[in-house]
Amino acid sequence: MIEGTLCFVVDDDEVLLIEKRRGLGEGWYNGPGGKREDGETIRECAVRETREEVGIDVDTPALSKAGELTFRLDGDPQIHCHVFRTHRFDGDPRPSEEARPKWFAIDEVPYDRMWEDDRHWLPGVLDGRTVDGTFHFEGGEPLDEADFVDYDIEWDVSFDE
Ligand SMILES: COc1nc(N)nc2c1ncn2[C@H]1C[C@H](O)[C@@H](COP(=O)(O)OP(=O)(O)OP(=O)(O)O)O1
Repeated sequence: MIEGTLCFVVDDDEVLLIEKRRGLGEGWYNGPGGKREDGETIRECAVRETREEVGIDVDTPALSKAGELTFRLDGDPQIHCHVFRTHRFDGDPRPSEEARPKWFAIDEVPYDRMWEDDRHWLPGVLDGRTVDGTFHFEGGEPLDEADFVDYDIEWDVSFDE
């Protein structure tokens, strides 16, 4: 299965999101992140994707593992996503070909412009909790045109990395 990351950078009461400019989830907000490349750890993937997409450096040891999410399409696992949260970063976010960054107040996250699964797990993650979830989509590829149908979530889990 493909492995990927999402990295939520929190500064006081705001979170940095990206508006995806191409590919999976184009036009929707998400955290910076993407697919793991051969030879890199999942943390290295989170750091690289955040730097590539919004031009800031997150501190690897300060990344807090906040979740593992499995997205399934028509019963088949598509992507296993490792979610990180951090308060420590260097630089000012800037747009890239892939992403347009924007800070949102944590109580104004635009869930109506995000993947439908996000409203079920992101509020808890932004509240400091950990989550292990599986999210079921149906309707064939591409994933971002399929229907979100169901989910299972376990909260306050611990992860062996
Ligand atoms: C299905 O529901 C999803 N919800 C959320 N919140 N995020 C998702 C969902 N499905 C995929 N994602 C995220 C998590 C992954 O890390 C990224 C993958 O994005 P992408 O395919 O664009 O990965 P990149 O490596 O950045 O893409 P390129 O190959 O274009 O560089 O999507």
